[in-house]
Parts: sequence; C-alpha cells; structure tokens
Amino acid sequence: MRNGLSVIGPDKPLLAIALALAVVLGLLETLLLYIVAAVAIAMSSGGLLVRLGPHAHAIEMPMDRACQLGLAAVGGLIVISFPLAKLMAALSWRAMIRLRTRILEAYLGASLQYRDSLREGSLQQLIGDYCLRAENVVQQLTLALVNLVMFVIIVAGAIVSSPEVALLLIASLAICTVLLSPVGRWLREDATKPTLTNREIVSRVAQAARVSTEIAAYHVERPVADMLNADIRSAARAMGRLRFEGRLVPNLFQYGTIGFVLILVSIVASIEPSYLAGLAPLALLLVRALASLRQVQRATHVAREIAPFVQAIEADLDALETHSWPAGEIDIDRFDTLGVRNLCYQYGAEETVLKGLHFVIRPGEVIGIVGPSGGGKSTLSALLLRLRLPTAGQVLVGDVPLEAVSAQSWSRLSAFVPQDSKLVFGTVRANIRFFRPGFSDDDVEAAARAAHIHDEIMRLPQGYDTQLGPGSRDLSGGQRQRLSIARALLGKPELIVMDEPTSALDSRSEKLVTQTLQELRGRTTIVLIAHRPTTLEVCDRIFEMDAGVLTERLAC
Ligand SMILES: Nc1ncnc2c1ncn2[C@@H]1O[C@H](COP(=O)(O)OP(=O)(O)OP(=O)(O)O)[C@@H](O)[C@H]1O
Repeated sequence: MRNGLSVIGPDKPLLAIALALAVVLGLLETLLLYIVAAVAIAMSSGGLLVRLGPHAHAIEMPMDRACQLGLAAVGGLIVISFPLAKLMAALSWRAMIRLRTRILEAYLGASLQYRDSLREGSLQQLIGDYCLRAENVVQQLTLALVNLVMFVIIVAGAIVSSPEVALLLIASLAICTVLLSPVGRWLREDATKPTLTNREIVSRVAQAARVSTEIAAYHVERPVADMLNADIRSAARAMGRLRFEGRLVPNLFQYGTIGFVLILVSIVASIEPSYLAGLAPLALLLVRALASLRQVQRATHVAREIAPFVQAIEADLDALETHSWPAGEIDIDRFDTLGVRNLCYQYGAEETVLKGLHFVIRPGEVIGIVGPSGGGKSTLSALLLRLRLPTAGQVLVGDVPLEAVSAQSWSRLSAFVPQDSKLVFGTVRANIRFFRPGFSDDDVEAAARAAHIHDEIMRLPQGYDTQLGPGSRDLSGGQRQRLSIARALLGKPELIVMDEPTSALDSRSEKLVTQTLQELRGRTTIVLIAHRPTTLEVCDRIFEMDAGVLTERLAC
C-alpha cells in the first residue's frame, strides 16, 4: 500500500476521484442486485408485483417498472466504467513516465565514482523491468482500492437488507483473516527472494552479453550457461513457492468464509428460522461482495509480490540522487592555463592512484603522457575532463578550481577521445553530432574533414546518412577512432584529452590521426596519452606517469 501510494505520488487526487466513482459504482451494483433478487423472487412465485428493498421496508412496484429501474442502473454502471477505466490507466502510465524520467536524470546526474559501484545492467534493469513492475503495483493498488470500496458499499447494502446475517458474515471474515494471518506473513517474507535472485540473473546476463565474443573464442559457453541456469533455477523455485501460496490463500479465505456462514445460518435456522426470511437479496449481495474481496486479495497478493521492485527503485534512486554530480557555478568561455596542484586521487577506500601531481599546461601546447599500465594516466585524464573530482589538491583553470567551473561550460571547452570509442545507433551525422543539436550539417562535415574521415564517409552507401551503431553497420577500429575525433572537434574545443587514440590502429589510420594532431598543434591544447613514438612526435612536452607520480621526461 505504502509502496503503491509513493509511486502514485502527486496523482493522489486522481486516485481519490477514482475511488469516488467506485462508491457510485458500488451503490449502482447494490441497487441492481436488489432488483435482480426481487425480480427472481417475483418470477418464482408467479406474481407481477416486485417487492424491492430491505425486507422490513420493501416497496412494491410492477415488474416492468423494476426492469426499467434495473436497466437504468446498468446504463449508469456502463457510463461510469469509462471514466473509471481511464483514470486507472492514467494513474499507471503517469507513474511510469515519472519514474523513468526520474531514474534517467538521477543516473545521468550521478557522479562517475558512484556509477563505478553499480552492477552491470542496473540502469537497464531499473528503467525496463523494475519500472514495469512499479507500474503494475499502481494498477494492482488501484484495483484493490476500487474493489475494497465496492466491497464496503455492497456489505453496507447487505447490512441494511438483513443486519444480523450480514454482521455474522463480517465476523466470519474477521475470523478467517486472523486464522490466515501467519500464511500472509510467510508470503511477505518469500516475496523478496525471487526479486533478489532476478537481479543477479539480469546483471550476469548483461555481463555474458558484453563478453559474448570472448565466451565464443574461449569456448566456455557450457560453464557460463551452467552458472546462469543455476540462478534461473533458484529464482524459479522461489517464484514457484510464491505462486503456490498466492493461489492457496484466497481459496482458503473464500471457502473458509462460506463454511463459517453456512455453520452460522444453520445455527440461526435451528434457533429462530423466521430470521432467515427474505434473505435472497442478501445472498446475491454476499456472493458479489465475496467476489470483490477476492479481487482485493488477488491484487494485494500481486502488489506484495512486486513491492520489493518498488523498494529497490526507491533505494537506488535515493542513492543516485545523493551521489549527484556537482554542477559547478562559474561559467567560463576560455582559459589561459590549465594546472594541477598537489593533485591526488583515490578510488573509494583503495590505494591512492595519483600522488600529489604538479604541472601547468599553456594554451596550444601538446602534452604527451606515457607510462606503464595502471600508472594512473586515464585517471588523470578523467580529472582534467571534470569527470572525477580530486580527493586532494586541485585542477586549476587559470586560478579557478575546476570543480567550481560549471560542468556545462567545461564540456563546451573540452573534448575527449577515448581509447575505444563507441558508436550510437544513428546515422554517421548523428554519431558525429552526438546529441548536440546546435551544429549544422556543414559543421559536421568540417569536423569530419579535420579528422580525415570525410572521404571514407562519402564512400559509405548513404554517405553521412548511413546508419551505424549496435544492430546496424559497424566501422573499422581506425574509422571509429577518427569519427570519434570528428565528434570531439565538432565543438571547436580549446582542450582535447586523448586516451591512446592510436594504440590499436593500423599505420594508415595512425598516420591520419597524427596528421590531425599536427594540424591542431598550436591552436588547441592537447593532452595525449600515447605510447607510439610516431604519435608522441607531435608533443611539445612529455610526462612520464608511474605508480601515480608524474615526472617531465624530455622536450620534443
Ligand atoms: N573504477 C576504478 N575503481 C577502482 N580502481 C580503479 C578504477 N579504475 C582504475 N582503477 C585503478 O587505478 C589505477 C590506475 O588506473 P588507470 O586506468 O588510471 O591507469 P592507466 O595508466 O591509464 O593504465 P592503462 O595504460 O593500462 O590504461 C589502476 O591500479 C587501476 O586498477
């Protein structure tokens, strides 16, 4: 209940309107059931007069009048069903939009440090499966509340019809609830287990998909499948237990209640049979009330089963939002020097990766950074790009600490070319533009020319309109890297950080990338993590990074 209401959030007024409609629906159904029972009694006794209403205060009317009244109630029920169904649907889809938007924004706004700690595929899982389940919680909760309201109204109608027997029914419902409460407790405990196991499965499947080529190359499909199958079986077993309990409890409840009622009616009949006169409407009302109650139980069972997903979303969202990335308050549109002073960085509680770095880069300089694997080069590049914040010391733009510079203005001034650049699903043009709508087609083409990829793009089947990305056409490693450089050059950045842009390239691609670097030299500040001597030839200065310590090696 609490989970569902938290997902419904600002739409609670819509829920209140839905419940108000359910009250009207309940009243109309009660009236209809009274009419049906009265008509049936009149028909069975062969009379044309219908006695309508509670036994003690029934009013008489002709059969055709009663049928017209019944038809009016049916019309009212049909008319009200439309806005009610629309409201219930609106509560679901609005909750879905709110949750998905909030998760996306929280994830994209969270710090890289925090995102490092997330399990593989967790964003996809939250946005996909978990949001669908949360939407289902809203559906089930509204369904349960609407049916509960109808149950209350119909039982109220039953109390008016025959207070003693109706109150006995309520007493028997209460006894069944108390007797079945331990089963409900087991149910709640079991409900979280399949959720947790499912999370593991999704994260392992995401991992298997990412390394699927390696799995085929090492021919380890069997052990990978065995590991996943073990998880699948354990989740299925927990789910099976939950389903069994879910089917059993409502049946026990319903049959138990009917059993109690029969016992009580037989006791009443043996003591004072006159109490049982005129119970036909009551019987109909009770059957309908039990059907509503069954719906409430089914909906609450499903809602309980998926409640852990909502709790997981809330916990993950809270964590993402508390680890949001500082936006920075100072906008800058150029920079003179980029320096680091006593710069240190540590991943979580692990060993310090960068140990008190000092250097200043002047505008237009090309700085090479070399050093053994694991020395801290990529970490330094993330700090220069403001993707991570120093654990001690500062990165300074002029004399402004980089963390005070707004993320937006720094992303306009700087650009990044990663070692393994990724394509997104879209045209070549969209891949170069990379979600930045302010650039014209001419800007895109100029960037591609500067990155020496234009001619190869023109040879593609649809040139700049060729579709690329996962599930579509791929490019060679060298072409991908130059497309990534075009992406970086599009915004005419003052600083480009390149993480081993030529390490995996053939000599022709390497030559073209080096040519781009030569052309940028003096105009754009470049921090170049590289190993190949031919790439390093363009550098003005080279630093060596080893075990988190930076030393200037030689001038080129
Ligand atoms: N997300 C992370 N969490 C914890 N430790 C990390 C993380 N990323 C990198 N490290 C550790 O930080 C150290 C520096 O890594 P970094 O990637 O900066 O080195 P590098 O010099 O760029 O290496 P390479 O040349 O192999 O790319 C390594 O010991 C690495 O294991």
